[in-house]
Amino acid sequence: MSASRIGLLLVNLGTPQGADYWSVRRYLREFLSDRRVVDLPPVLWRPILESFVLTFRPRRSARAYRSVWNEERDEGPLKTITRAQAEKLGARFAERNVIVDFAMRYAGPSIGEKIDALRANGCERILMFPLYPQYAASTTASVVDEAARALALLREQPTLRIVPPFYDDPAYIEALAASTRAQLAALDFEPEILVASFHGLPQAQIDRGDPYRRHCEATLDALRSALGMSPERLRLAFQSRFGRTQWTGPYTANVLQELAQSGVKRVAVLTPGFVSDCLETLEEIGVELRHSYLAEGGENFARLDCLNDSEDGLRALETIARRELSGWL
Ligand SMILES: C=CC1=C(C)c2cc3[nH]c(cc4nc(cc5[nH]c(cc1n2)c(C)c5CCC(=O)O)C(CCC(=O)O)=C4C)c(C)c3C=C
Ligand SMILES: [Fe+2]
Ligand SMILES: [Fe+2]
Repeated sequence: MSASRIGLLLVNLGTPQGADYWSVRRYLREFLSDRRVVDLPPVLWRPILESFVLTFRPRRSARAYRSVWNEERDEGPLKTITRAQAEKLGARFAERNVIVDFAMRYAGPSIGEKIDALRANGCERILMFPLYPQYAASTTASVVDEAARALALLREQPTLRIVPPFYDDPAYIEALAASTRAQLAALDFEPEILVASFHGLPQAQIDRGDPYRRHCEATLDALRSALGMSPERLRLAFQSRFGRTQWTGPYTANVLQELAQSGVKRVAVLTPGFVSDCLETLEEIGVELRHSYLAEGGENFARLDCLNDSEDGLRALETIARRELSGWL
């Protein structure tokens, strides 16, 4: 249609620049100062964040990051995987006028700098692709807010489109089902129960109308149908609770504990709320929860990978992106 270029910008959460105390602290300060994430009045939250959270949390998180850090590239796995997804997605566009890149909401590379770079490369249109299948104000809306802040600085703005949540998109569900089937077939044991563990959200945000939980349930319903599994066999759970308030449940740690205590010996955990493996999947599930489940009497524990830069995953991302590019290519 137009001779100008099109930018396709994958956006993920972001990860600290280093796995040391100060890098993690800087990252957590930026992340947890986002009012989309912690929506308490700043007069209440600031003092707690500065005095309590940023004193103790970075030490614990830095230790967790070190256990999964990509030493070769000196970066978090989320960044390595998101970059690989952008590179492989770029290779799938034979159209020479499409440029694929990635940005991170926190700790960089920032959405603003990537929008500037795409414009400098001649992109008058940008399709932004938040890599969150389920919408949450704390993730999806925060990405959109940040893009709007970047555009607010420009006289000549690019035209912006945003990929909608894809929690029940057949392309996403088919990829998840294929990837789950293949990974289960490769295990040396057969899990009695599978747990689908999504990142949690404070219950108060859901009560105020965030559709996140509904989206997670829809993903899981569709995945159960695709795999022919019952709600008993493929369970819903939420991980990564943060702080002392009530988060939406059941908590993954409790579900696994109850399974172990009721004599279930073999489980697999999948994470269909993440498109790219990260601290929460690799460390919290792959290290912490594996350890507790085995300590509580479980015998076999498998963590299934996210779609990452797999063929199944890239096909889904391409299908979803191409649909949103219609009329632009
Ligand atoms: C997948 C969707 C995510 C939602 C929804 C989400 C909400 C949310 N998260 C926190 C607090 C933390 N999350 C942290 C890490 C983290 N969170 C997501 C995704 C979602 N978060 C990802 C992909 C990651 C991993 C980042 C990485 O570097 O690999 C962390 C930092 C790590 C730690 O200290 O545990 C915090 C803190 C809140 C409060 C929230 C909703 C209100
Ligand atoms: Fe999070
Ligand atoms: Fe966590």
